[in-house]
Amino acid sequence: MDTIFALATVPGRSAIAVMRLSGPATGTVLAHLAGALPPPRRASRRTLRDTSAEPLDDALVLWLPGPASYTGEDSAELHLHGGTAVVEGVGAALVALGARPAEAGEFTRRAVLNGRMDLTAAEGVIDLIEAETAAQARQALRLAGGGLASLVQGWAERLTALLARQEALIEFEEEDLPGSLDAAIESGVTELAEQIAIRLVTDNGAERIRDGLDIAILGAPNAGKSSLLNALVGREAAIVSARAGTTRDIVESRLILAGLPAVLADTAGLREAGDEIEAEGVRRALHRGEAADIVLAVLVCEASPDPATLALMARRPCVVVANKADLGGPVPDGAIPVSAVTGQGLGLLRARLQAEAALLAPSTGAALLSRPRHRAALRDTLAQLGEAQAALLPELRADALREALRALGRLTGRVGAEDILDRIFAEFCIGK
Ligand SMILES: Nc1nc2c(c(=O)[nH]1)N(C=O)[C@@H](CNc1ccc(C(=O)N[C@@H](CCC(=O)O)C(=O)O)cc1)CN2
Ligand SMILES: Nc1nc2c(ncn2[C@@H]2O[C@H](COP(=O)(O)OP(=O)(O)OP(=O)(O)O)[C@@H](O)[C@H]2O)c(=O)[nH]1
Ligand SMILES: [Mg+2]
Repeated sequence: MDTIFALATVPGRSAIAVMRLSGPATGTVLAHLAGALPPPRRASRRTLRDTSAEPLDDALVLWLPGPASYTGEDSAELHLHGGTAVVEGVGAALVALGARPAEAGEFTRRAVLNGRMDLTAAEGVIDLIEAETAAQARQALRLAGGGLASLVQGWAERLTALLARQEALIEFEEEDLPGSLDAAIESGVTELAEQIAIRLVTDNGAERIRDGLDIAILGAPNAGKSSLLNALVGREAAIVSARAGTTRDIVESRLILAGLPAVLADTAGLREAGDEIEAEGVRRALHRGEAADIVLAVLVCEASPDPATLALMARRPCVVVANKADLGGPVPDGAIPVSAVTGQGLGLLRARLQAEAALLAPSTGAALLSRPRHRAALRDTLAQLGEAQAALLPELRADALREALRALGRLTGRVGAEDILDRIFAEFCIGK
């Protein structure tokens, strides 16, 4: 196993730069660099020197011997003075001492390999680093802390026990095993399937919290869609003009709604287009609308909605505004009167969008299934539990239970065949 190092902080001009090391040679590398090994798990100030004893930095050094470290291997941290020259000098010395630069994610990959965390916790670590809102960070921290890992671990243990009973039933059919065994497996499988299914339903907003919401602004040309985008995000993101058909490309801008990140997409006005460029813009607008989590339909106070917007409003979750309220005129039923020019009604619109977002991504405080992979693995597990329930032969039922366990194992990257055998003999004390 190589000994790896990487800058753990952003490169460039900074107060401090943290260099991280991990792998079997960490102790010897650190002893060379710092003169001797400092006491473990304690911040020590040391002069770092290169292989010709030339001083590189006056640093704070942490020696973190495994297996308690983040990676589970001998590790160290060097808190250096920031800046490229010091960092590059220390990097060169580390290479000279036999370490190599780490690949992206390699520390966490090692943590998974060494059983310090499971795959879902590693995903949580990545999500935590990428989180842009408080809700995202909370969800990621729960995942990184093993929230899903321990849930799945519990399910896997129950499943392993059920499989162990099933295996024993097959192997010792001739012997006297309690007649209730089969019924116990049946009810156990049903209960487990119910709990997994419930989790799939209740965690229904986690992916949206992680990925953010897609909101598409749609409406007739000149309705003021681009003006509204600019007003909502507080900058001139899209071109506004009095001419109908100004916007052709989709203009995206980020917005945070009640802790949820959202992308607001301004689109071309919907109409029978004058030229092929505009026609392509309209096609893209409709496509974006069909895929959006929320459609922000922009009508104009005195005008009635165009048919394309009406059709989309019927299909997608929708917030309808009647723009140019400053000009007066009747407001269509159910629409919020707003003015992109005076700012009238924008607070109300924001509140409506937040309410809609909260509906789509309820932050229940316990959502963990934040990736399609999580859902897919649990759906596979459920399908196999269904097979087990339907199986007429004990062998087929055991096969299905084993497949269900594999699906959970794929989720965490953990469960192996060894576990199952251990459980069989531990639970039944058969003796040979
Ligand atoms: N400086 C620093 N800050 C950091 C990290 C880090 O690695 N270094 N982390 C990394 O992502 C996060 C915290 N996660 C951590 C995970 C494990 C250990 C750890 O195992 N430390 C000691 C054991 C401490 C103990 O006595 O319990 C060790 O390595 O021996 C430390 C931090 C965020 N902040
Ligand atoms: N009085 C008034 N004028 C507005 C309002 N919102 C937009 N306008 C004007 O309406 C015209 C069209 O605005 P845009 O934002 O470009 O309209 P759009 O819907 O993006 O138009 P296309 O991109 O062509 O589809 C511009 O002259 C704006 O200044 C409003 O609330 N009140
Ligand atoms: Mg526009």
